[in-house]
Amino acid sequence: MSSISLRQIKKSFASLTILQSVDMEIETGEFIVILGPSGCGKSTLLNVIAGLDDCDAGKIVIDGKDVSGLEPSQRGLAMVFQSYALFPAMTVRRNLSFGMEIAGTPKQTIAEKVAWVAKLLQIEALLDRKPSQLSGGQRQRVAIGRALVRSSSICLFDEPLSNLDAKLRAETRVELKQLHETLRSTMIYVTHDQIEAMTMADRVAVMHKGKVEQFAHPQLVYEKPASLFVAGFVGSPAMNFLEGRLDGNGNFVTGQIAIDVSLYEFSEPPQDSEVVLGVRCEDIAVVEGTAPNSVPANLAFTELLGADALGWFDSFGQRLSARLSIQTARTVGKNVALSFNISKASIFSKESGLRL
Ligand SMILES: Nc1ncnc2c1ncn2[C@@H]1O[C@H](COP(=O)(O)OP(=O)(O)OP(=O)(O)O)[C@@H](O)[C@H]1O
Repeated sequence: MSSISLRQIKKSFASLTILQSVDMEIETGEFIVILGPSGCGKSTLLNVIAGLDDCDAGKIVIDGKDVSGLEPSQRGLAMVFQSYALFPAMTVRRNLSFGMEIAGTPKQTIAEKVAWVAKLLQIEALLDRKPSQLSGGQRQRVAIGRALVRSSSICLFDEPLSNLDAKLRAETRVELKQLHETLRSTMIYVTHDQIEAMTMADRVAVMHKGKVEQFAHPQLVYEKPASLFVAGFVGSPAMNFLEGRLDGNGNFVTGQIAIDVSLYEFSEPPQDSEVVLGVRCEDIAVVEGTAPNSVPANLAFTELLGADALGWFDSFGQRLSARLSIQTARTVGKNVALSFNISKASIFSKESGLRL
């Protein structure tokens, strides 16, 4: 068992509020990714969970036990940092075994655990090297190994892949996910990389200015973002936004154009009429001439992406991206109309920024 419950966690540094009031219920064995832009408080939240920072208010409960007042070493967590934090003068073997030696673990057990983790992470051939004789990716595995030999049922990761090049990052991402599937320990992983979040997480907590704006399965975060911030942060390219108003007759009106949004499932009847319509680039189609539920648009440029392409259009002073087949990208005219798949769209209140 290794569930974690964060209850109204607040944290300030001097007069600066970093965590506003974070609540999260994490189940045993989940892979949770905390995602957000630089400075939103991700690392602070992780440090508070680990006990490296105290919170000003709130509780951290692990398996039903309040650990808020406990030292990091008493919380039974393992942590992997971005900097790896390996001991430079020690061999890989010693880096792995050191914590167990300090804890007085019997020699035989230490040897077995080092052998187990070295095999698991495929670093057996590196055991007698020093960290300076390893590549970034190898160091990172040793850092993960050092966390794993502690046999903690909870493992915290703070941007562990950010020092790796793109290819190694993609490979290690897959390995980490497989490792999680093997070990089924509870993992909390901090990153500002949305691809890591989308590919690894059972659930993603999207943070903005010290608050969790959405905590859900990555696909739900992508398809039904809870706020304009989440919609703009998750997905590449960012979701398209059109400002307009609801006319009360099932239409979204922008410029002189009315778009029928009666198919849209509002969570409750909307009170706000000033809204933002959000549409992903794959839910916009280029149509010939004028079509119902479409806006006139001018092609600004196209980007070829290999398998497909992105068309960038201007419509009522707003820049919109649409995913195009290579064939369409080659033949698309300058003046077109763009039609929106409203059943996949999002509508946000302009005032609160929240999904309606
Ligand atoms: N010990 C500290 N004293 C004062 N301010 C701090 C301290 N630690 C963090 N901060 C501030 O708290 C804010 C949140 O920092 P934090 O490291 O949690 O952000 P983050 O989301 O992890 O960002 P990044 O992705 O850049 O690491 C930042 O504005 C940072 O400058």
